[in-house]
Amino acid sequence: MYLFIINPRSGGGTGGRTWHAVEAMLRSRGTAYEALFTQSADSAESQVLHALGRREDWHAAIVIGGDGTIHSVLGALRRRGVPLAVIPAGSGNDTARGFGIPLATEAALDTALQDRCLEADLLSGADGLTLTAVASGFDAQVAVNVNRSRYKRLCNAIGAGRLAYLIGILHTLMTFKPCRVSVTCDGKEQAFENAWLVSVCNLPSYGGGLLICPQAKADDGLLDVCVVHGVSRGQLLRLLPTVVKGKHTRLPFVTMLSGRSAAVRFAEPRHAIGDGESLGTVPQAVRCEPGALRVLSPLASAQGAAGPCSASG
Ligand SMILES: Nc1ncnc2c1ncn2[C@@H]1O[C@H](COP(=O)(O)OP(=O)(O)OP(=O)(O)O)[C@@H](O)[C@H]1O
Repeated sequence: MYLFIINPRSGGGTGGRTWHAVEAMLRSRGTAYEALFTQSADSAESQVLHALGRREDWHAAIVIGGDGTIHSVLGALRRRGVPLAVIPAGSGNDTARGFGIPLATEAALDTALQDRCLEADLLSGADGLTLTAVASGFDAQVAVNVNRSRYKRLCNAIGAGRLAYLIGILHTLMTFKPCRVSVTCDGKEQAFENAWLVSVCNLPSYGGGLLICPQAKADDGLLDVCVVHGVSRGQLLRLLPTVVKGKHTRLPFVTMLSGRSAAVRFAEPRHAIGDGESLGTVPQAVRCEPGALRVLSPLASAQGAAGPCSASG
């Protein structure tokens, strides 16, 4: 049995449209499923726990939504030990990218219904679990600005979700002020002046495919940290195109770290986000929890890194 978790509002209404298409495919394939429409990020966990508690024979919970919707159900899936599958229907869809899940609906459904799981790490902090990245500073402010914006709705309406993030970057570049930050990775503290952002990553990208930690691997038991510091607005603007291909990591004002835990403390209040959802302005301390969530992913069969979901859980 499959549980579909649907956020109809994700991707500016893409979630609802995607579900209609998926429902027709499930009927024609004769697949057994239940559908759960979640109302909000706050109520999703209890809705999903309740739905999963009603039976034992779940193959997977298949989220139709974006990274924020996935974020809202991580705790419930982990608690019940049910694998996550994703049919991308958000603006950024960086979870799907990170697991090699196709963005096309039918191909993503094929992946969801195959029995190949990757044992993925999760980032765990005081605010709960995160799958893609906990980002503090400039890029969190970009996400906060984009989520509050009218241009996100407009871009989603014309099927150009990534464009919203590019507009948000330019908008935030005008107003954001860098400051000192202390980053403690595996107990070793380093301070950076004029820091713009610190991203603690489990997957390589966020913001709709920006490869902020290109070397991050979901199943390596490690988190990757990217610190951008001591750079002017103009230099930062020139850095941005390099992030699309993950080439920024060699620049002198970019420091990359890797370890099992990271604590980030800015000298002034700075926004943080986990999977694109606001975590407020408090300092972030996260640790990597190796293999905490099984994810249905084409990477599992490609790399031979994991086995059937049913055998590993
Ligand atoms: N489980 C949920 N059910 C309903 N609404 C949710 C849920 N989780 C989060 N939300 C709200 O819906 C918004 C949109 O969802 P989501 O983040 O999945 O899509 P998106 O922002 O379009 O895409 P992405 O996060 O991939 O850029 C979230 O920002 C949040 O406010």
